[in-house]
Amino acid sequence: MKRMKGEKSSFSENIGLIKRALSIISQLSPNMLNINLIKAFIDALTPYIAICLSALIIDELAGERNSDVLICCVLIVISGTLFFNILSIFLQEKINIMNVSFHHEFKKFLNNLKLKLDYDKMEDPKYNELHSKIVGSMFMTNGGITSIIDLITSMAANSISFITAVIIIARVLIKTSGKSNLFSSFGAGFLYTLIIIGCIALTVRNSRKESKEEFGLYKNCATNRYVDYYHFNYMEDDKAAKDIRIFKQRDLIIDELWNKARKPWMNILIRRSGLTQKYFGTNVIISTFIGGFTYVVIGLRALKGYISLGNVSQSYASIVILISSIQNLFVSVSQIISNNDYLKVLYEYIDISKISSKEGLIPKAQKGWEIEFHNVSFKYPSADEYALKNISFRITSNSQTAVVGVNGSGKTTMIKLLCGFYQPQEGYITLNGIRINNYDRDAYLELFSVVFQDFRIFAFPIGENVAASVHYDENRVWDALAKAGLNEKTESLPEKLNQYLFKNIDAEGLEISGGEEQKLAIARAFYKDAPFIIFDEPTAALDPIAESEIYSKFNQIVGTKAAIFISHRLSSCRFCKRILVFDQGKIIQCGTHDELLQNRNGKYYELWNAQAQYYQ
Ligand SMILES: Nc1ncnc2c1ncn2[C@@H]1O[C@H](COP(=O)(O)OP(=O)(O)OP(=O)(O)O)[C@@H](O)[C@H]1O
Repeated sequence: MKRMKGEKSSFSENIGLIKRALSIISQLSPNMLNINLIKAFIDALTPYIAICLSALIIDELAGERNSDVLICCVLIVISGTLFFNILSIFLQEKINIMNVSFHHEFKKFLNNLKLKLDYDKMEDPKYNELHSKIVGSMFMTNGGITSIIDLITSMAANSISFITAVIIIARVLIKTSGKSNLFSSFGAGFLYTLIIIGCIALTVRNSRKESKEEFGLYKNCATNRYVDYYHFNYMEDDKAAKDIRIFKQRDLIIDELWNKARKPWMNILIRRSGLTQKYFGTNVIISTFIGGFTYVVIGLRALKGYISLGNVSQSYASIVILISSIQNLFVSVSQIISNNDYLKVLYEYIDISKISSKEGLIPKAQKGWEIEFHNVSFKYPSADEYALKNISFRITSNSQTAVVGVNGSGKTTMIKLLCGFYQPQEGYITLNGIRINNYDRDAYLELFSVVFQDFRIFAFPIGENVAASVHYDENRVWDALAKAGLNEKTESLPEKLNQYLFKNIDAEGLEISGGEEQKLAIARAFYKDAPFIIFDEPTAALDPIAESEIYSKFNQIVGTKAAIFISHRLSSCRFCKRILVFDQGKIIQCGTHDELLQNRNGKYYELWNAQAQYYQ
């Protein structure tokens, strides 16, 4: 039966959650847990060199005072402690480097998951919030995958301390068996144990309360963090800088965002810090009380002669370590269980990505390619109105289709469905007669070269931008640049294909114009050389000469591919053998330019004349 949200997990479920986290950690940083455990082992045992030998030293001083034995003991204490402390520092340095690299790998892991997500899920605020919560847990709280190593290490260290303390105490008891010793009075020992158990229970209860309250804060922080991240990115975006200046948005952003994003976020940090102070403060008082109380108990028993002088410090240290290790062990177990709440958020995100990365058939050409829309209707998840209504059409290899229509008529939405980014609510789409859902998603996407309106050019070298790879075929890149009309400009640059763009990465990076960016995006589409080439407003930023150059050789460039052009410049569509006219999510007309113009009451005629009148 499915467990309801908020219900407690069983022991085996908790173990399963932890095991899954460990497998992710070992995948991202194979030696991280081992090195942490070795360090924990060393740190836990090092104090016992002094504890064990100090008893010998004091007893020797109080007894025979053999200088050889004393020197030998002191040397062992100093050299042993020094050696293990140096080893511990060395391992800590390694751990620090591993932590940085782990953070990097984990972010990469999250980014990969995000890239695997279905496109529609990427737009959904719920999944952005999940992502934000996971990243938030790395920086804001003590929870999540990054805490699990610390918690396991702490459990291991405390277990070692516990076992060692028990051995030492047992040794003292065996040595003093038959005589009076630390625990000879049953009543006092029992009372002491009860008080200590009470203190431990109080610490564990505090830790549970702190974890619970912190998780409550964390759950609320994600939304604030999301807003915060979004807006501060906007503030840092070079492209936004122009708008901010022209429209005097600075005050608006600072005032509004300070109140809506930054302030709640700061409040959460302050409340979290308050939580730490409250619970940490109480636990420090409890630990101090345990230490003082134990000292008094041991001191009184030493005064009565129940334990030797040498055993006072050894007994005290062992008992305090025993108590603190039991206390920390319980706290770690409680924290590791609380930490599972954070892990569940991470696993929810991973599982969504797993569902998203769909495997299936590999598309195969059958004398070419054919995609068909069968009565497709589609509504965006957040919308009330249908963006596409009962659309049917077919695109085949060796065909050029233009798509025209007023803003918001559904042209880009149709392309997004064609690429499989969204699923239609009604109807279906087929590739070579098979529904596109049955194909392997990545292999299906390989079929498309699309230049979207909101394409992105990276601050990387020109060659890498075109090939979308660090390794590329230079001849093919030059060929793609020539088709897009950007080869001469690239030739004139000293670094040519290695020329970095923009100044984000390389201070000598080249700033290019909007039209040149568009040419680069077009070159990228040509380089991919996919069987379907789709241009959504491909030449909006191009000058008339560049545009006419591209169109004049278009037939030759696209060859036998299936080409789709979305354009508001109807003159650019004339060369297409078929034009689809979209209006309010429907295809209302279909034909050649000449055919469509003959219908004087048609939308195409209206759109054509609206543009043509300015050229007459
Ligand atoms: N991600 C989205 N979520 C919700 N609604 C959307 C989304 N994208 C587009 N829409 C809506 O769907 C409708 C069709 O949009 P679409 O982008 O397909 O139009 P278009 O014909 O390409 O417009 P344009 O010519 O301006 O590019 C519009 O009403 C738009 O507001």
